Amino acid sequence: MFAHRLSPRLAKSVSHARSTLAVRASCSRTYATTTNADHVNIVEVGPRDGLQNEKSVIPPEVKIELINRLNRAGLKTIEAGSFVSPKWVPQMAGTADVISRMERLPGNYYPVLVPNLKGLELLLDLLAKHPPSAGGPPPPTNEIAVFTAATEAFCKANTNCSIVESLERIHAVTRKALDHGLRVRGYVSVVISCPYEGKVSPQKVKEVTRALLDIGCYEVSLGDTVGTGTPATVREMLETVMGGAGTVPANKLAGHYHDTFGTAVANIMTSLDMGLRTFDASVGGLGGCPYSPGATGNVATEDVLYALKGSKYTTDGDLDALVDVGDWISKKLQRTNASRAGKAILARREREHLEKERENDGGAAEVISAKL
Ligand SMILES: CC(C)(COP(=O)([O-])OP(=O)([O-])OC[C@H]1O[C@@H](n2cnc3c(N)ncnc32)[C@H](O)[C@@H]1OP(=O)([O-])[O-])[C@@H](O)C(=O)NCCC(=O)NCCSC(=O)C[C@@](C)(O)CC(=O)[O-]
Repeated sequence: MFAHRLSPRLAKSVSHARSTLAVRASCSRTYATTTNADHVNIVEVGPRDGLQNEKSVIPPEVKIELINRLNRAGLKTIEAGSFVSPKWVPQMAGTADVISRMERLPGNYYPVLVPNLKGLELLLDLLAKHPPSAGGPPPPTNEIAVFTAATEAFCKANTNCSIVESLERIHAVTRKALDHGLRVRGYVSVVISCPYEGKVSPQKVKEVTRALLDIGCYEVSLGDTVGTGTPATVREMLETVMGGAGTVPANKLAGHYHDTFGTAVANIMTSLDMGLRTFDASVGGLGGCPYSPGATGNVATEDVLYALKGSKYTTDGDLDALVDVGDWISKKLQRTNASRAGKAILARREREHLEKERENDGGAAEVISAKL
């Protein structure tokens, strides 16, 4: 357990949280998770993780259109933005506007990142302006995501505090969010390697994950922020997190794998073998991390869906529709589409289109020569 290493005050409050929040914390996905053991839940993080690192200011209309298109492509959970300090991540400054105006489908989840009580208070003020009404649209969000890291250096770079301090903040935020009926998801960054500290101890990942669950997160997403993970290192990390004393069950974990070295899909396959059924992904492979120089975006949503085609697994989302969304947002941001499956499917469509045109031209030429 992580709790015994925490300050006595936090250890006490974590243990209190565990008993008082147990019932609420056990609330599982009611929509995205089905009872089908072979259903894979996709948490689309493109509008947040994907866009937060873009240098040029992205107009709210583009962010809203992206989320609306992802909704229409059949995704059930779409991370819509962050209530973080605009001084730290300027790109996410307009999240309140975005989530107020985006299309919100009943039963879907639209998590937003919240680092501290200030962020939560801003979010609660917004929610107070959109009281639920019978027959009206769902509120701007129904879930927050809290985040910490498995190394001190990354935690400091990302949130300007130590891991224990971040857990204290998260504890306060989670208690208040649950009191307001919001679900709380947790993230642990740098679960394989850290840009500042190198190889990360799987035991440390387990301790932080356990602490987030004890505080009241319904699920913890394990971030290979740098994207150096391989099936072997991901397996080693998951075996530690899911084994021994204080074991964390697979249904409380999600994989959040960046694709810097092209191993993210392989890492997902390994995690599926080990029982995980929820993965974060980013349409068009959008993204990077402001505090992990050189890391590329998350695994592309299209690549995950393509890899699972024809397998025993079912997923949310329509592959062809997501290929269109990936193409659209890549063009809008004037960036290369980082989805291999997306690019291949677009190229195949182009070939088929050209062949059809040639057939039509050939047919027309035959008609003309027959008339002559
Ligand atoms: C945690 C802090 C705020 C500490 O930052 P700090 O500078 O220590 O905070 P502070 O309390 O001293 O406040 C500084 C200023 O920010 C304001 N402020 C303070 N909080 C907020 C807030 N919530 N919303 C709006 N404004 C805020 C605050 O009011 C003040 O404004 P001033 O008085 O100077 O005008 C900062 O470090 C921060 O915002 N960090 C977030 C960084 C971030 O968003 N990183 C990316 C997301 S995590 C990620 O991508 C990894 C993940 C999840 O995808 C998984 C993976 O791949 O690893």
